[in-house]
Amino acid sequence: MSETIYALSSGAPPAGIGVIRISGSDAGSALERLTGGLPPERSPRLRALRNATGDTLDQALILWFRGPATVTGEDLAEIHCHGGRAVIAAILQELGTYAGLREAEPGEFTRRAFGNGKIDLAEAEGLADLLSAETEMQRRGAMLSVGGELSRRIEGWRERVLGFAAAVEAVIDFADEDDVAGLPGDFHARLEDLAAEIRGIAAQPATERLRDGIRVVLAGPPNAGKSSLFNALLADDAAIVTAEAGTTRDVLERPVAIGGIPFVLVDTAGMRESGAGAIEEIGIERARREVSAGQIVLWLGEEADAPEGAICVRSKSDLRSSESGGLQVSAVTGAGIERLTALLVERGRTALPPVDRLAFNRRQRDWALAAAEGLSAVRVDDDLLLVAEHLRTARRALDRLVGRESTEEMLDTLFGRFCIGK
Ligand SMILES: Nc1nc2c(ncn2[C@@H]2O[C@H](COP(=O)(O)OP(=O)(O)OP(=O)(O)O)[C@@H](O)[C@H]2O)c(=O)[nH]1
Ligand SMILES: [K+]
Ligand SMILES: [Mg+2]
Repeated sequence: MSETIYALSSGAPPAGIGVIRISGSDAGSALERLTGGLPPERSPRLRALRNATGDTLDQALILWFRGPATVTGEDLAEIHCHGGRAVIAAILQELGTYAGLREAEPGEFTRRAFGNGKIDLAEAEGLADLLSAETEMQRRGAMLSVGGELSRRIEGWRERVLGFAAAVEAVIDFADEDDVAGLPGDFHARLEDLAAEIRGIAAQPATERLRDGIRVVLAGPPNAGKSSLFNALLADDAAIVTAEAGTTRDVLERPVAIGGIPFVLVDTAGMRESGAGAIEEIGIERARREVSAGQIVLWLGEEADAPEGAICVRSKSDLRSSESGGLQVSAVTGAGIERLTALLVERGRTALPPVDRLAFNRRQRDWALAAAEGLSAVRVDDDLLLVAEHLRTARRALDRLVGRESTEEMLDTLFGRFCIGK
């Protein structure tokens, strides 16, 4: 029997209300002790919360859900109290004195929901993305996993693979009887259909792109106006700008939504071959790394020096007399900034998984491709035992995809992304 856990599940106090959750076999007795009695199930009640010495801590709305039909799969209590710091601290402190109760770790409620089969891994991963979603697009993308659409699709694939395996087993079992038909004529075509469907989704950009934002790296020689453009795109004075070459040394990054697309703008040290001090040299090395890691590079230098695939931007257009081609922008007058952001949005959209269509994260994609590979490994003239083995490989990969088989380490990483109280 696992311990009963509790935590503040709403945001940081002070706030209008605070929601404290308690999950586990002692949740009911804890609620009873704190409020003087259990309310009817699933029915809110206003009650006084009291500590051991009978002092009233708060008046709160309480809710009681008996497991296993709860989000965590365990007995679950919710206390909707006033959201003041001292109120919440007093209630949490009181709960801490109850035997068998302890404060929850980050993501522990969700981890229990997963452990009790309330959600699968794809849904938990989607939930993590949903909680960190800052743009509408991120929210919609995460909802496809949270709502179980991805899981249902994968479950459908798994059933098809089990169907294929059953057909193979039937032929193997009756192989020595005379009149048993072999595998259906379209057996291999159906395997390939499924493999193609899986590969189609795996071919989309990974959902991490949507979650983390598209990295737009501003690079070029010193004093090119990178930090000024960075600030202009952010509409904030985040980066230091001076007339001195070599002002920016370290990498500076800021998330920003432009046209609903999540970007991370990255300002870097100006690149020069000589004259840079030791600190600047390190900055230049970091700038190089950012340029190769970025999805979009804005190059504010000579076109001939531009990294491959970079967008060449002619900065300080207000100082240039002639129309010297390229994308002209001025951080000072704002000229050309709109054109640049439109271009970023256009490029950004193609680098993201399409909205409202299923997509995998990198972990899911690896297992999906492993499943597709298992299916494609089947040859028409293969021994049936070998076919069965390939199908088992495919099925196991799909199991991993939804977390039917998962390692503790992987779960620690995933649930560590959640906050305490989730
Ligand atoms: N007139 C004008 N001046 C600009 C513009 N953009 C930047 N500057 C000036 O150019 C100088 C260098 O700008 P920064 O933004 O610091 O350039 P940087 O590329 O970040 O420089 P480093 O970090 O040193 O590599 C500053 O004096 C800015 O005020 C612009 O669009 N128009
Ligand atoms: K500068
Ligand atoms: Mg700079």
